[in-house]
This record gives sequence, C-alpha cells and structure tokens, in this order.
Amino acid sequence: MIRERVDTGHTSYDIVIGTGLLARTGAFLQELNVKAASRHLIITDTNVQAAGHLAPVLSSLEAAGYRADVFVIPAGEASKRLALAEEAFEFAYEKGLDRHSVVLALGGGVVGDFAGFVAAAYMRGINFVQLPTTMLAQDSAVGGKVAVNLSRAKNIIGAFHQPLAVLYDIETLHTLPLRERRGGYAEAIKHGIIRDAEFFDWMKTHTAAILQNDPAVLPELLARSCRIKAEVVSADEREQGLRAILNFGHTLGHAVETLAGYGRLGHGEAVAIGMVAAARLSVRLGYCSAETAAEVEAMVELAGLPTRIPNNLDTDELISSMQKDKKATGGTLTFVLLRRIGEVEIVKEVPPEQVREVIAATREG
Ligand SMILES: NC(=O)c1ccc[n+]([C@@H]2O[C@H](COP(=O)([O-])OP(=O)(O)OC[C@H]3O[C@@H](n4cnc5c(N)ncnc54)[C@H](O)[C@@H]3O)[C@@H](O)[C@H]2O)c1
Ligand SMILES: O=C(O)C(=O)C[C@@H](O)[C@H](O)[C@H](O)COP(=O)(O)O
Ligand SMILES: [Zn+2]
Repeated sequence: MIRERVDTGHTSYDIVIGTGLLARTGAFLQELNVKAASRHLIITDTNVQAAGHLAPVLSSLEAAGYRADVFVIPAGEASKRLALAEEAFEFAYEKGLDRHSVVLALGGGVVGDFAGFVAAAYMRGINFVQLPTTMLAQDSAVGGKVAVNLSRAKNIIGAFHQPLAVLYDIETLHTLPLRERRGGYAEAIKHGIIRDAEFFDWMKTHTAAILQNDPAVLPELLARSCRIKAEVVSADEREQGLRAILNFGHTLGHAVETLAGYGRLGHGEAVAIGMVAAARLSVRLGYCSAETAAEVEAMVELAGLPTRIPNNLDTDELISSMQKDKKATGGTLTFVLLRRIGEVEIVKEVPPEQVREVIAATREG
C-alpha cells in the first residue's frame, strides 16, 4: 500500500493507493472517525455499479456498522449538471443526511467532481471521500476542485472542497475500457511535462505496460502522478499562481471538449489535443524548441491519444470559449506554455492571431 499526502496548511489528507481497498472502505471510515450514528451517501454512476464496484463498498460499510444510501447518476460528462445535483440534494435531505454525514464518490472524474460539488454545497459543506475508479482520477480525485458544467462551459459552477481521504483501489482499473485508460493517462503525461522530466522519460519506456494495467508498473505510475498533483495543490490550493500549471493543455482542451459536445471526446482526449497545441504555441512564441514540442506530440501519439483538432469545430467559437476560460482576465487568452519537458510557464495576453495560426496548423488532415 502506498500513501501520499496533501497538506495545504489548513487541511491535510492521505491518498492511499493499493489493492482490495474498496472492501475495506468501512474500516477506513472508522480510522477517519466518521460517525456511525449519521446516514451516509454513496454517489456512483451506472457503469461503475454495473462493473461490480459498488457491492464491496456497501458490504464493508455494513460490516463496519455504517448505514448508507446510494445515488446513481447516468455515466458520462452530461451528468455534471446543476439540475442533477439538485436531485442529489433532495435525495440527501429526504434520507436525513446531517452535518456528520459523509459523501462517498465512487467513480471516475465525473462522479468525483459531481459528488464533491454536492458535498461542498449540502448544509454549506459536509465531508466527502474520493473512491476513484479510473486512470484519470490520479488527477481528479486529488486537490479538491469540484464542479458541475454549464452547457457551454466546463467546471464553471463549483468550489474548492478537499476530501477527507482518497482511497485508490487499483483493482478497479481492470474493468476500465482501454479508451478510458488512454484518456486518464493523458493527465499523467501532463504531470511529467509540467514538473518532472525524469517521470516523463520513465513513462516513455513504460507506456505499453501502463496501458495493459501491468501491476508491476501501475502503482509507480499512480503514486508518482499523485505526488506531483499533491505537491502543487499543497503549495497553492486556491490557484493563486502555481496551481494553474496543472491546466497545461486545458485552455484549448476545455474549449474542444465543450464545443465537440460533452461526451464526444473524453476529457483526457481533449487535453491531449490541447497539450499538442500548447506545445506548438510555445514554439511559435519562442518559449521552447521544436524538438521539445515534437517530444510532447510523440508521447501523445505513443499513448494512442488524438493530436488533432476536429475540423467541425469553428475557430472563432474556440477562441471565444478560451477567452472565457477561468484563467482568463478581461477576455484575453491565458495559456500554460512549455519551456522544456518538466518546466512550464503561465502566460497571459497571448495574441489571438498566434493561437489562430496554431489551431489552423493542428487540424485533422
Ligand atoms: N477535479 C479535478 O481536478 C479534475 C481533474 C481532471 C479531470 N476532471 C474531470 O474528470 C472528468 C473525467 O473523468 P474520467 O475520465 O474519469 O471520466 P468518467 O468519470 O466519465 O469515467 C469514464 C468512463 O468510465 C466509466 N468507468 C469509471 N470507472 C470504471 C471502471 N472501474 N470500470 C468500468 N467503467 C468505469 C464511467 O462510467 C465512464 O463511462 C471530467 O469531467 C473532467 O473535467 C477533474
Ligand atoms: O486540479 C487542477 O488545478 C487542474 O487544473 C487539473 C485539471 O486536470 C482538471 O481538469 C481541472 O478540473 C481543471 O480545472 P479548471 O479550473 O480549469 O476547471
Ligand atoms: Zn484535466
């Protein structure tokens, strides 16, 4: 079992990575002093339930003397919406959840963001525990960004609400489709690019094994990736500065994901395209060499992720979406640009015409 820790100064928690953890959820809640007198709420999605990951959590809670209700959301990005969160609030209230209740987010990034948002707002904030079940969740379960979307903007209604703990049972990855494993891997690649060239090189030589869920490499991948995320979040919980580096590939990535229509491209796939474009923009603006950008693109290709912007997405709409990105000020464009593998820089007021050129050069063939 591996333990990483987030410590933001006013809150701290463990990220536990290992096997068989879901079947020990109840015991973990006892360690965390979660009260058995209150009712608790598991939020999961239809695919995670069908894959059999809900049953061990329910059994272990019962064995530890906890009573929990289950709220199942439809699988997919479209579930990250306010109307569904309202249904979850009504459900929680009907079931009698109180301020000592805990929300358990059992699923990928969609469930984590949604359930975390519900926990952040219910009774002005109750505790939640992340039980991630996707490769992507090495990123999403850590750091306390919780949110739902608007139809034309990602993660726009949300909060910073840190979990009580992250319990990452890597056995859940065995039921995860390959496309989703690739998508989640994009965020691990991002962590290497922004912070750790040696980790990036390690991934280059271990990609095949990682995508095959090889138990000899998976724990190391997840631990190294989570550690990078934990370090950045611990240093800057509320994204006053440094934390924005975690948004590498996301300025264009979020615009592509949104305009493609939620669910058409996965988050990691859109971020993969965004990383290729951000690297090319970095070359164009003189931040890094063409060889460095080529390394990013080669890695994205090696992971079997898309590198090109779909032709049906309009450039003006992409630009206008990016101008409303959360990192933007006054409608100008903010990008995280690449200096070299392992080092990025947050750059404000990037000229839109340069971005247009990069978009044009990064279209599907
Ligand atoms: N809060 C953050 O810091 C943060 C970071 C990165 C991404 N995100 C968000 O995360 C979301 C993407 O997360 P994701 O890629 O995990 O998507 P997801 O939660 O939609 O999961 C991907 C698919 O896999 C299914 N699934 C999940 N676990 C499974 C398992 N073990 N076996 C079989 N099927 C399983 C899901 O039902 C879904 O169909 C986006 O909304 C993104 O904005 C948030
Ligand atoms: O945790 C962060 O900070 C990140 O930027 C991680 C991203 O991978 C993630 O997609 C996040 O939800 C994006 O945040 P947003 O503030 O741009 O919505
Ligand atoms: Zn992301």
